[in-house]
Amino acid sequence: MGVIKLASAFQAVVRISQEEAQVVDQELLNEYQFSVDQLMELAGLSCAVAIGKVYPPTSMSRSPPTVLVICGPGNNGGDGLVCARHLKLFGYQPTIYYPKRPNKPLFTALVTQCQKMDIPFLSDLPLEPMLIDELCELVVDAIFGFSFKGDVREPFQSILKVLGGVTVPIASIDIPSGWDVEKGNAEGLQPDLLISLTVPKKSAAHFTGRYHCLGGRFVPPALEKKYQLNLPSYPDTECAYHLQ
Ligand SMILES: NC(=O)C1=CN([C@@H]2O[C@H](COP(=O)(O)OP(=O)(O)OC[C@H]3O[C@@H](n4cnc5c(N)ncnc54)[C@H](O)[C@@H]3O)[C@@H](O)[C@H]2O)[C@@H](O)CC1
Ligand SMILES: [K+]
Repeated sequence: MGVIKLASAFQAVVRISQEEAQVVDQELLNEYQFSVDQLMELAGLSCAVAIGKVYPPTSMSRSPPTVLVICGPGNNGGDGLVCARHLKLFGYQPTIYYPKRPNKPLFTALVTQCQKMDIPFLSDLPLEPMLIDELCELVVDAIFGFSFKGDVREPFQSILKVLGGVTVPIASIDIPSGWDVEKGNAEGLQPDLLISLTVPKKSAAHFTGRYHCLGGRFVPPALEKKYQLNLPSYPDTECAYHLQ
């Protein structure tokens, strides 16, 4: 596999393409021998930490603060499940909506862990944005990540339509769901917080929300150097870096 030359390598923040994100991911798994579970745990933890920094429980109106985590059918959804579990440990009250669950041990285990921590799973999503505003103070969008392609298929098209009308802030994990990984989507979801994982993707250039964090502090220095990722220096032991 050749080294990818990143066009933006000399900018302060490197943003990578969909293909580059998949290459880095595969290299972490194959060459560096990380397991998906390991990376997902660190990614999901960093999302919960970023949320804790941006929306600390003391700044929310309810105690405990209510968070709706919507999980998609791939690993982005898995990050959402891990994030929900850590949010619960951080003093939030998460509820999960997980309409399309892969039948794989990794995901069934993550669901069991959440259930055993008394995190409820919704069987249906309210169809009125107003009802979601009443249900929670924050929505975590863990529907699609860097493998999303093409037009959104059901049931996620309807879900994203409802989310388009909510007024509570949305925190998107890795990519705002429904956005083209590189070009974004001007008519799509406009999250308040974007938590880019590993390295921001090209679409992050179109993010107009208030907060942009970087999570997934697991990139070995040799891998960072090989792809000239130019990652920011996370302070101390932090696992979420405030980019903006
Ligand atoms: N190495 C990394 O960078 C890591 C990535 N992780 C997460 O993994 C994500 C990527 O995960 P995956 O590759 O599983 O992919 P995604 O979670 O982005 O989505 C893939 C799923 O979405 C479905 N899908 C794709 N396009 C669709 C469309 N138009 N309509 C409806 N469904 C569609 C696919 O059928 C598949 O089930 C990242 O964004 C990140 O959140 C972390 O879990 C761990 C570390
Ligand atoms: K997402």
